[in-house]
Amino acid sequence: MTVRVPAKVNLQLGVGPLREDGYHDLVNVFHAVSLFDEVTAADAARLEVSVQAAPYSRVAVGGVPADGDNLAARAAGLVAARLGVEPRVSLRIRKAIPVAGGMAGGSADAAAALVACARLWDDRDDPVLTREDLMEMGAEIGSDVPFAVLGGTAVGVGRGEQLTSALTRGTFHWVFATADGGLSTPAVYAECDRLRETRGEPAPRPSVSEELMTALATGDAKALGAALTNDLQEAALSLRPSLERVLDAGRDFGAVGALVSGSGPTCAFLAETEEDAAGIADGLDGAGVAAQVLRASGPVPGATLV
Ligand SMILES: C[C@@](CO)(OP(=O)(O)O)[C@H](O)COP(=O)(O)OP(=O)(O)OC[C@H]1O[C@@H](n2ccc(N)nc2=O)[C@H](O)[C@@H]1O
Ligand SMILES: Nc1ncnc2c1ncn2[C@@H]1O[C@H](COP(=O)(O)OP(=O)(O)O)[C@@H](O)[C@H]1O
Repeated sequence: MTVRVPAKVNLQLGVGPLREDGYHDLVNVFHAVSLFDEVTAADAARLEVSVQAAPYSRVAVGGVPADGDNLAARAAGLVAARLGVEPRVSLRIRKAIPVAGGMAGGSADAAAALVACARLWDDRDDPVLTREDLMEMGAEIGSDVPFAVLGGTAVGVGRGEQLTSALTRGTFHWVFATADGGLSTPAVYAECDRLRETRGEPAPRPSVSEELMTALATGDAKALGAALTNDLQEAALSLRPSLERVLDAGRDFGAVGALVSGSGPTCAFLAETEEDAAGIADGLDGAGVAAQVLRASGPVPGATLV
């Protein structure tokens, strides 16, 4: 069973107060883009995990665990436990999504493993597990996993796991600038809290941006670019000041929107047209400000059997 699963960019990441459980209340508008990992699940004597870069991709997979700590392995364990079978499966992961880049690659692999293992072990004619069940199980693995199952564009509240699909029109064209070395998600949230505390600023109660929702529904790239926001951006820039130059370069090359993707360090640029995206990608490549420059479009579906 091979499942293809997309990366995400956050169109709005509104970070509210720190909760008692260590998570922040969010308004998290997720958007799935056409940069895909693939996970193949096959029967095996025991749980085995292998991780490699996808063909033609230059993702550095060095930091990704190839054992039970891999989020895909945890997903397989959850599905097995729910169906009352042993997790005897080999999981072959081919990555094109930057690692620790703020594009939810690990969550994507977990989502793919949920879908692949359910297909491997669940009754074909009378399945026990629905897609909703898989999304609920995904939330046990990480806040971003349910969205990687769902795909498209969706508003996430709570810690980002309670999802409602959003209405969109047409296709948006993106350019991503990756960085050498990732940023740790908990470290970026902690820096966001620290910066707010230093300023004596109470955490806001974020709400969904109306401008953003209208731009999505009308397919207006320029309006969408102007409405992009990320409350973690200041924290990511504080931990990695060099990202400011990357964002400036993308704007100079004509991006209608530029922001850090989630907790970073990948920077995301929205182009008005596909041709503009090509120009921004060439410009960023030439400027030498990114480890890698990738192009993608969105929205695309969530974890899908191929
Ligand atoms: C920031 C976001 C934006 O979509 O993703 P990335 O950009 O890292 O991919 C997410 O909120 C990351 O989600 P995910 O990577 O699934 O995080 P989890 O495993 O659930 O949590 C890891 C840690 O991030 C922090 N965390 C996560 C979600 C949340 N609503 N509040 C938090 O404070 C907590 O410190 C938590 O222990
Ligand atoms: N299948 C996986 N792919 C990538 N990272 C994984 C995976 N499983 C576990 N991890 C761990 O999760 C960390 C964060 O990875 P990732 O999801 O790529 O980043 P982000 O949370 O910034 O989107 C990695 O540094 C790695 O240690």
